[in-house]
Order: sequence, then C-alpha cells, then structure tokens
Amino acid sequence: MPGALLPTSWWNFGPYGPWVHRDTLYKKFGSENFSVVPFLVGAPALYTSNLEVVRQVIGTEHRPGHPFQKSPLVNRPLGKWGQNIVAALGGETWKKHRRVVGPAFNNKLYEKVWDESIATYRQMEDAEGWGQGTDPDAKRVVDLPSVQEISTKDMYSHNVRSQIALLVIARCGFGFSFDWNAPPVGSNGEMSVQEALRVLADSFVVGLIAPNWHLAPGVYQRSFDIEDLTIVLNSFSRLREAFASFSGFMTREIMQRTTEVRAAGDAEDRVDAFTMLVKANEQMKGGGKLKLDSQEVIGNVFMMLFAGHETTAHTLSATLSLLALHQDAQDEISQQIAEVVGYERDPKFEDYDKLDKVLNAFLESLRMFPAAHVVIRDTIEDTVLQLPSPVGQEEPSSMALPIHKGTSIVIDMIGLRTFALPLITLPFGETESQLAHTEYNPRYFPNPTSFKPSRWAGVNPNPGSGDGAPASDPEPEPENAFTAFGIGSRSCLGRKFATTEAVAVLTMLLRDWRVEPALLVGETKEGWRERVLGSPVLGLTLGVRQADVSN
Ligand code: HEM
Repeated sequence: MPGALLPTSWWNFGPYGPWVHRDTLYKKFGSENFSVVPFLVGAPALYTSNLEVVRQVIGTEHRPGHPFQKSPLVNRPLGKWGQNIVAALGGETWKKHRRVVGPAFNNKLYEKVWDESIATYRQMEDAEGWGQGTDPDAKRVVDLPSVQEISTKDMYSHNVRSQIALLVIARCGFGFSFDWNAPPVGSNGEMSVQEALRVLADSFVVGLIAPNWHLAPGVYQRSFDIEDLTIVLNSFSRLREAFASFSGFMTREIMQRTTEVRAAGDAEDRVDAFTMLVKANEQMKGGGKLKLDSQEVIGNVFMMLFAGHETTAHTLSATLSLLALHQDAQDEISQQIAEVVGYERDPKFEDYDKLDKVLNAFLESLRMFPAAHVVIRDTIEDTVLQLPSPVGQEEPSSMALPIHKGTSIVIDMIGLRTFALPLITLPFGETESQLAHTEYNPRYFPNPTSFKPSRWAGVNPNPGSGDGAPASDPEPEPENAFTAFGIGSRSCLGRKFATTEAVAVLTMLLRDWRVEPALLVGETKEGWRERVLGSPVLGLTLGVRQADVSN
C-alpha cells in the first residue's frame, strides 16, 4: 500500500507499473512473464501477459485442488459490507454465492437494462436541455467539458450530477427509481437514499480502507467536533452518514422484498437483480446452509455497485474518446444505427444483435483500456506453471516454472491485450510497419496499438450459456478470445449487463450526435489524444482522463 503512494519506477513497480512501462516491459525481459521481488514486505509476484499461463491460473478455478485462488489481501476488504460473490476467495463459499447470484443475470434483467438505459439517456437529454435531433429548438453543438459527467463521476467535485451508469445500476441492480436531477437531501432534511448511493459509489476506495470502527454509528459525535474537522474527515463523515442511511434502507428493503417474494412466488414480476437474488435465495433448496443471510444479500447487492458501475462508466468514456478521434469508425457506426433503427423510433432490445458495430467499438475500447487492469491470485500450494516460449523461439516449446506457495500471480490485462499503446512514447504519424518494430504482443493480435473495432467481428464476448453466465466448466478460450471480462468460471457475471447498457446508450447518442474532441486553444488532435488518453486514471479500475468532447 505505501508503494502505491510513491511514483512508479523500476524500484517501485506499484499499481501503475504495467501501464507506465507498457512499451518496454516485456521486451526488457524477453518474455511475457517476469517476477517482481519485494525488498521490504509483501509476497513475490509473477506478472504474466500470456493467455496460456492465464488459463492455467484462472481457467479452471472451480475445480477442487486448484493451486490458485483469490488473494485475501485484495479481496477481504471487498467483503466489508457483507460477504459476497466477488470477495469470496473460492471453494464452497464462492459456489454458495454464485448459485444465488447467478440466476439474477438473465435475459429479463438485460431487457430491463436496455429499457432503463434508454430512459436514463432521455432524462439526461431533457435535464441538460440537449433536445432531440428533430426538435427545432434542439442544440446543434453541446460542449461536454468532461464526457465522464454523463457516464461516470468526477471524484473530486462536490457538486457532481447523477450519471448514466450509476442510475442504470441503481434501477436495474437495485430496483430503485432514481432520477437524473433528484436533490441530494430529502424533505426531512436527511441525506436521500440516492445521494447516499452516490456518496458510497464515489468513496468506494475510502470506504474500503477506512477501519470498521469508522462506520460505527455515533463515532464522530463521541470523538470529534465535526464542524472543525478537515475536508478529509468531512468526507469520512459523509461516508459514514451515507453508509448508515443506505444500510438501514437496505435492511428494510430486504424484509419488504422477501415478504413480497414469499407472497407472490413465481408471480413476482420485479426483474431487478436485487429482487431476483432475494427470490433465488428464497427458492434455494437444501436448507439454511445454502441460503444467504441478510448481510450476505446486502454484500452482494452492494458489490454490484462496485463491480458494475465504475467499470462500465470508464469504458463508455474511453469509447466516446476513441470514437471522437476515429471519425471513420464513428461514420460506420452511425450508418449501421440508421439502417437498423432509423430515426422514427427508439432502439429495442431485439436490435442488440444487429448493432454489432456499436458493440465492437465498446469491446475494442475495453481492450485498449481494460477497466479491470489487473486480476490477482495467490498460490495456495506449491505448483508448476508451463510457460510457452517467447514468440519466434519454437524450441523448447514450453518451460516448467516452479511456483512456491505464497507467490502472487498478477495477470496484466494491459499487457495481455494491448502490450504497448504508443500514445506516450512514440511520435505520432508513425506507420504500422514502424509500429511492428516496437514492442507489443504479436501472439494474439495484428497491430494491437491500433483502434480497430472490426477485429471483434464475429467474436462472442459472452461465451458459455449465452445469457451472460459462464458455463461451470467452460471450454478453453480461443487465442483471439475477448479477455477483458476475465476468463474461466470466475469471469465477469455482469458482462452482458455492461454490453447491453453500452450498446443502448451509444446507439442513442451516436444516432443524433457526432462526437468530436473539444480542443484547447492551439491544441492539435494529437495533443488532445496525448492529454486525454496518454496517462489514464488508475484507481480500483482504469479509465481515461477528463475527456472533453463536443457533440
Ligand atoms: C466494462 C465493464 C466490466 C468489466 C471490464 C468487468 C470485469 C470483470 C473481471 C475482469 C472480472 C473477474 C475478476 C477476477 O477474476 O478476479 C469480473 C468479475 C465480476 N463482475 Fe464484472 N466487469 C464489468 C461489469 C460488470 C457489471 C455491470 C456487473 C454487475 C452488474 C459485474 C459483476 C461482476 C461479478 C459479480 C463478478 C464476480 C464473478 C465471480 O467471481 O463469480 N461486472 N468483472
């Protein structure tokens, strides 16, 4: 943790290492795998960007005796709000959560995600005064000082607006009817539930590192005078208020929905993930040991906020930024939207499969800016990994590498799929053949540094059952598989949730608007690209910097 606060260098690799050194990292070691050995504290780590090694580490995690599992150091804090599917280290605990949470991710939910994404977009359009394309009073140009405002949040602003991704997760994940412009304080003068959810989403990292006593009711009243505290303590205080408000609300909601589900049984028609989770839990056969208790239900619902909000929002911002730079790709997408949907009606969920160019742009942006930039596992017993030879060296075809218990395995998602984005280190205007001599991973993709949505044509980002839930013993992924949602049994449960929301929002936006970079005075497009895409924000997830665009 202290290392994360210091600048990245060869002596302090830290969380930014894979991004900062992405052009040279694997070239330096002549391999897609290398070790980082700590001088002071911490476990030695093997970093990998090789799909074959990744398959050995996370491809078959659900099988008994698998030598790798989620790391307690990384995952225990995620269970702070209640044990849940993401925080569970593995084994029976994870299976118990997966059995209850998995069924909530089905086509009914995705249909709701689609409809709510469109409704939220329309609300934003009204609230922001954009007007619709055919409206004579519609604005012709809208400057968005930060495209994140419509998709995610500005962590440092105290006056942030509700955003698409947060509202969609609140409506579809939790079943709340939140509004784009809802006031932060309720009629009783207390923080509204919507505001509480936003504060919790904004302060997720602070919430994770804050000690548990911090969240105990009354602690600030006992220890300090809130008025005199610094802004940091104020934000802690707001977080505590938000946590208290939200937990109380959730506990009441669980009781109410359990009552409703018991009364209505299969006839219960609410299809948000929260209600479906409560329903699956109620219908769970096999008695109490297979059921989740109410704290675990809260933990899982809360985890959706973390897993499903910032990741999708960051990728939406990256997609709009990359499309602003690639007008040709944007033209192709607009043309497909015009052909499939036209201008007379709103897009429907049934259009999703036909809007593959929209989806491919989102996937390509996620490849270049993988929101979940590292996936970490612990070695729980001594084992051996087979490392394939570096590209171009055919003999020997693989090497056995002993891995000792306690070693961390860090899957570098940036290296796995992009290896090197030449955005910082290479001058612009370089040709593809020049790029071919720079470092990137040629094993999987030709020209990995180029934004090419078409590389995903025909690739299914939702392998497995087809409804977003991966099969329990999935087939090994092909070399050109889409891996930014993880692979294997613990891969992303919300992948179809994310792609459905993204396709709906992008279709609405790109049908009516052309997105262009909003350049600063004297700035070139290359300068904008460097400023916005060259040094992304890395927190729990990875995203592009403040992207200012014009629609
Ligand atoms: C662009 C958006 C997203 C990305 C890039 C993403 C990425 C990932 C990745 C890489 C994992 C595997 C982590 C690991 O193996 O340690 C994961 C797991 C998970 N994600 Fe996502 N995710 C996204 C959106 C969502 C959404 C929208 C939801 C829910 C609403 C969600 C729910 C989950 C859950 C529940 C898991 C844990 C699955 C398990 O352990 O069985 N994700 N995600």
